[in-house]
Amino acid sequence: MEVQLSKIAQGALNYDCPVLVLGGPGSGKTTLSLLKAQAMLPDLKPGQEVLFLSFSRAAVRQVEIRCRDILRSDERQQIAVRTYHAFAMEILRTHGKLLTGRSPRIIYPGQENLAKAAFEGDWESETERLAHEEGRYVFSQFAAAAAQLVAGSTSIGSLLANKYPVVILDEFQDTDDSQWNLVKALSTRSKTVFMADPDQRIFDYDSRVDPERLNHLRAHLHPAEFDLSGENHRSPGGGILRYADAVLANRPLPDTQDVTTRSYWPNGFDSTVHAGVVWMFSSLRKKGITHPSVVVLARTNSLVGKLSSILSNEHSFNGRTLNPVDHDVLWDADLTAAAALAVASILEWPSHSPEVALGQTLDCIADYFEAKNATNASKSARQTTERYRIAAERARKGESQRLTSARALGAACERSFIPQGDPSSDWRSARDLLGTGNDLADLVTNAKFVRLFRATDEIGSRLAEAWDLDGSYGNAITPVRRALEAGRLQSDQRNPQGCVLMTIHKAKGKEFDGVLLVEGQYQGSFFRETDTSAQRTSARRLLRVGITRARHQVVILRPQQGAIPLVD
Ligand SMILES: Nc1ncnc2c1ncn2[C@@H]1O[C@H](COP(=O)(O)OP(=O)(O)OP(=O)(O)O)[C@@H](O)[C@H]1O
Repeated sequence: MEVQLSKIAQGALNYDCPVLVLGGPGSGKTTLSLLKAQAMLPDLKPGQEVLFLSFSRAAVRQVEIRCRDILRSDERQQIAVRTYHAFAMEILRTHGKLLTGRSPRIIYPGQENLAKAAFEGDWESETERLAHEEGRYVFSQFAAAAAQLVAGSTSIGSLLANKYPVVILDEFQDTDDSQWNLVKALSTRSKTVFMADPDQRIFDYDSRVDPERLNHLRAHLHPAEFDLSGENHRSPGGGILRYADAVLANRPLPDTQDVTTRSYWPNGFDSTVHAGVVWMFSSLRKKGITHPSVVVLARTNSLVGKLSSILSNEHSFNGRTLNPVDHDVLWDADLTAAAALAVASILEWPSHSPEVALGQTLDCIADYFEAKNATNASKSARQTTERYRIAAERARKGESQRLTSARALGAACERSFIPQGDPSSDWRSARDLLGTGNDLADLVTNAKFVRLFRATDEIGSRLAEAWDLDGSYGNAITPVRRALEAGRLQSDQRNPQGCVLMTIHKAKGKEFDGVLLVEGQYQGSFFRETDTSAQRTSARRLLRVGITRARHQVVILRPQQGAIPLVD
């Protein structure tokens, strides 16, 4: 890759640490951080590594891909790219006994969900108690415990600094309170490089992610600051970034051919989306890109699910037939797994009494909302979890139900669900039953993504085996869980190409030749009439992240009626 550094970027490269590099989308922060790591490698002693910390496995994967572009393979061996969770867990596993006198035990998310469901009271305080008194740690306690170890023990701090004399912190604006404590503890002995764009702070629903984080850093470490704001290497034409910045700042939109907005009438949604994707590919090919990558982005998972079914079917647009578009979906594997287990629980109905059968299914639905809350914390997901837990209890006691879906499922369970022995049609019937109450549409959509685990054959054959043995699906949940766990590993390793669909949040840090940003008529709205000014600002930040994923072309699809203008 041909990299030309600006004066400011070169300044950041030459400066000793601590360094804070600021810059907008595509300004070259990640690239510069890897070049800086490369420049510092010759100073490392044998066995030492540069530690690169990021937030999610997806982000780590993205950085690893970038490492391959920039660094030689021997250089890559000396860079440890980790998530905060994995790094903190490593510290906890190795030294955690010092905190409580007992060997630390990890409570994995599935176990945490069960424990949380059975617990009455404030779960966050309970997780702190579990850590301090019993040496049992849920994922969200890892960073705090690791920070305590590094800050509290000179030996641990020195050993870590000796192993990792340089630490690079990516997307620093998204660091939560305990991660910041861990970083502070590491920064006393290791050199630190911080990369940030305050306007890409899109995880602000987490109250521990403080908007003042960069000021905390400034006050604590006084890093030398380098601002790459004027640079844009991703889409050097400039139109895409100018447009995105205008949306962010609520300024008049610039006139640029790189970004087009199209509107659709309600009954034209499917064909307009489909035509938009086809047009995008052909426009990119005309620009000379032989194998373009196109991402279709929406605000919600359920709209992403809908877009996936649209692209899987044939449509007609202006008299032209549009063939299905081969695509990948980057989806939430945890949510799909939880939704699939709810479907599997229905296949088990004939093997249990109605009370047990319904209770188990309602618990699976509660688990699904728990998983939803874990990936994207919200008050409504938490409340819905609680409601389904209560409904499950009521079912087991044979009491009447208050939730629409619970009532509909109860009635279906009373009528008894009779599987026919064909796993795929029984699976669909069970899934349809979950849709009868109308308020589980999101769960049903996620259950449809099971095909993306590449595990449908495996599930089918395991269920068929169970049926052949005794004419029922018996304990269907267990084989389905096993098949999904195997499939999930594969899904994490996939590297999406061609046409990919995902939520805007998931697209952070990635880039594609073309971006199609879709607003639904009734779901996945960019803005809401009821938005507070903080919500509107946060929606603008999110749209800017989405738009700036493109190298060459952006198409924004919005409803003809009712869409709130992108700028006032
Ligand atoms: N100095 C440079 N010269 C040429 N190309 C560059 C340079 N810096 C970055 N690029 C290219 O520009 C694109 C964006 O760079 P990079 O991902 O480092 O930016 P970023 O600031 O981390 O972006 P974002 O915040 O949107 O994730 C990449 O394709 C990268 O290869």
